[in-house]
Amino acid sequence: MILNKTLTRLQLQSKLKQKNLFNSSIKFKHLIISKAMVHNKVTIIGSGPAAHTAAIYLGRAEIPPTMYEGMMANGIAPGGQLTTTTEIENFPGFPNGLMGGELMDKMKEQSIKFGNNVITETISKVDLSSRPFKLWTEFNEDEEPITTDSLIISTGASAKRLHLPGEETYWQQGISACAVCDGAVPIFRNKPLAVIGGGDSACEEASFLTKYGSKVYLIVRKDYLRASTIMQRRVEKNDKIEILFNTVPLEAKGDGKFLNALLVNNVKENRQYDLPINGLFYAIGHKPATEIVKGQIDMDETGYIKTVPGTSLTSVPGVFAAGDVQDSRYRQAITSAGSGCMAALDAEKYLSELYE
Ligand SMILES: Cc1cc2nc3c(=O)[nH]c(=O)nc-3n(C[C@H](O)[C@H](O)[C@H](O)COP(=O)(O)OP(=O)(O)OC[C@H]3O[C@@H](n4cnc5c(N)ncnc54)[C@H](O)[C@@H]3O)c2cc1C
Repeated sequence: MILNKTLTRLQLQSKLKQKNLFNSSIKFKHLIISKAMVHNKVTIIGSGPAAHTAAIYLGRAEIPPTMYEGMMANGIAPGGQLTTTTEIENFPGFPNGLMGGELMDKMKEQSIKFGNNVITETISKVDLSSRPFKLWTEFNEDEEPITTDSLIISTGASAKRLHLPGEETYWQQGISACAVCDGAVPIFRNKPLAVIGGGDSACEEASFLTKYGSKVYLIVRKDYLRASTIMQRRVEKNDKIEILFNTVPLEAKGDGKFLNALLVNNVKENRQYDLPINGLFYAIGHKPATEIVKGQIDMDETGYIKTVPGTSLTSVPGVFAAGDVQDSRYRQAITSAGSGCMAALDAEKYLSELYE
């Protein structure tokens, strides 16, 4: 809200006073007011486990960041992907599990406790070509930029979906995009399951799901698998996996509450039929949220930000990446949180050298 318009220094000060921001020394510490600009030492883009963990570490190191948590950025609410799911059973510290949204509320509460300045806006434009880095929020692209000495990008990724008829009804009621996250839940135990995709991830997820399901169908559009030879052999050897080549999904069906079948079409025989399944897992790839830094930072061929192995350092000194936006492999809340910690420590070191 502070940044909705280009403000004079006095207007900005008065707005900050109205919002009681001047009363909090911890928040004021990282706001340096120049003519009409807001400057941060550290800015975090994103609001998932990576972002809030980074903010907790930075706050405790007395460099409380400003976090742009997004306003339904990429269709995901503040709090990130975990807000789109139900129970989380694999985040340490919660032996009885908890809802994804609740976990993110707790992380946010904890980061705010240490001075995280959370702004519910989406960053739509970034300029990393000169220092300080420049950022603009959505709908304010023609206004004065926010400037920052360092930047943590933790904008996450989203699983690609097929948007089949019935998908909305049975999303998280039988349909998932994460076998590791959801495979073990009771509704899938000893039930027929299906994985859609023909690459390494699909083969890996199908193999993983055989621990829980009575049978796993691997639904492949083409008449071959794209996966590496070793992964192909693994699924071919597994008695619980049946590969359905030349098959495309058409509709998710169920009793209104849970998924119980998938209408598929064998495109070679032009034959449609209901495949009785209780779980459907998409393994057709993820899209990292990296549009805003495209062309300004090194990325791999699928758009994930490249980091120096074992660190959060990107190709631009002072810019750090954490969470799913730089991790096409593990994609878990705990690994995202871990890399958020790394980004905070890396940013802290960078800033201490900058201000030496
Ligand atoms: C349905 C589902 C179930 C899952 N279940 C589990 C589970 O049980 N256990 C587990 O460990 N993991 C689970 N995961 C994976 C886990 O959610 C992710 O690994 C984790 O959330 C990634 O965290 P992140 O910090 O990288 O960011 P994300 O959670 O991806 O959040 C990124 C946030 O940044 C915001 N953002 C993006 N662009 C911008 C921008 N330009 N400006 C401002 N904000 C922006 C987005 O709106 C989003 O809110 C699940 C994922 C899904 C989809």
